[in-house]
Amino acid sequence: MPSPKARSSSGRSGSVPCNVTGGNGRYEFISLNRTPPPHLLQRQGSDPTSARLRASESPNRRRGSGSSTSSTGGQQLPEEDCMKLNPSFIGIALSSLLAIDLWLSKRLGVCACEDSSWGSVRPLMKLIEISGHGIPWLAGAAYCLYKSDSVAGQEVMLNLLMALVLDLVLVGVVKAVVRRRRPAHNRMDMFATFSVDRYSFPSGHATRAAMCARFLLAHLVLAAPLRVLVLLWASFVGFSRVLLGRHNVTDVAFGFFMGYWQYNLVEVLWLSPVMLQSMIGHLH
Ligand SMILES: CC(C)=CCC/C(C)=C/COP(=O)(O)O
Repeated sequence: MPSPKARSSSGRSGSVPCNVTGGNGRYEFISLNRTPPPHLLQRQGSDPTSARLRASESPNRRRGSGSSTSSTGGQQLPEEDCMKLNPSFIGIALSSLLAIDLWLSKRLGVCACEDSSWGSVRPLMKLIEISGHGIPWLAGAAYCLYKSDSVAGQEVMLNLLMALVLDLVLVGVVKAVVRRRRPAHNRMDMFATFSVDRYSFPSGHATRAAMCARFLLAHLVLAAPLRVLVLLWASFVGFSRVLLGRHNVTDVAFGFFMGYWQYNLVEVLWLSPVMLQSMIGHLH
């Protein structure tokens, strides 16, 4: 229970109660902006928790220097101390989100191997995985480009190829920067991977599924039932990544987000036949 005395001493502006035990074993609240009572100061020397806290103090404070100070109740404290609350709040929120993500992803990884609870569905999930892999998409787009005899068809297929390559590059860069490891329950048995594919953030299948779905809906698939099928396919590709244990939920969620925006970039960079002809003209 907080002692009424300590409660009344915590100032209103920016002072946050800190929970510590007093010499009598009872919990007392003290303000971070005020000097703790002598019996608590004495305990700081031996207590391992406070030793850890001291170790994580800012270098300025440890050195006892710091030109910019704020005065609270006659006490000189470095200004940075008053700003530590925000990062720690964000830090706590992020680690909670991460913990939920890991827990949920582990629970949903029901096809991670044959003897998992839904192990019998694994072959179907792997089929969905192949449907969103880069190789069939690149090969399919290149084949259609080769077979297309209309300028409009060639334009669409060439831009699809460009979009697929752009997706591989952007996902590779983000994976290499973030370097988040794949879930521990994942079995790394995917075919044709790049070295960055040992990392899981973001899911390359999810970015490709989101981007290709938007591409197909905008340029190739007009019939309503087929449009629904395209959306279902993209959702299944994303969901199957978590079921297979390849990814955490946040990898797939961010992958969908990134793929959605990648399509906007493709529209901006769209290669028109006129542009292509002038590019070819410059080459000659
Ligand atoms: C070899 C080519 C052309 C593409 C690699 C595609 C691939 C294996 C991506 C990894 O996807 P996830 O990040 O969803 O696991």
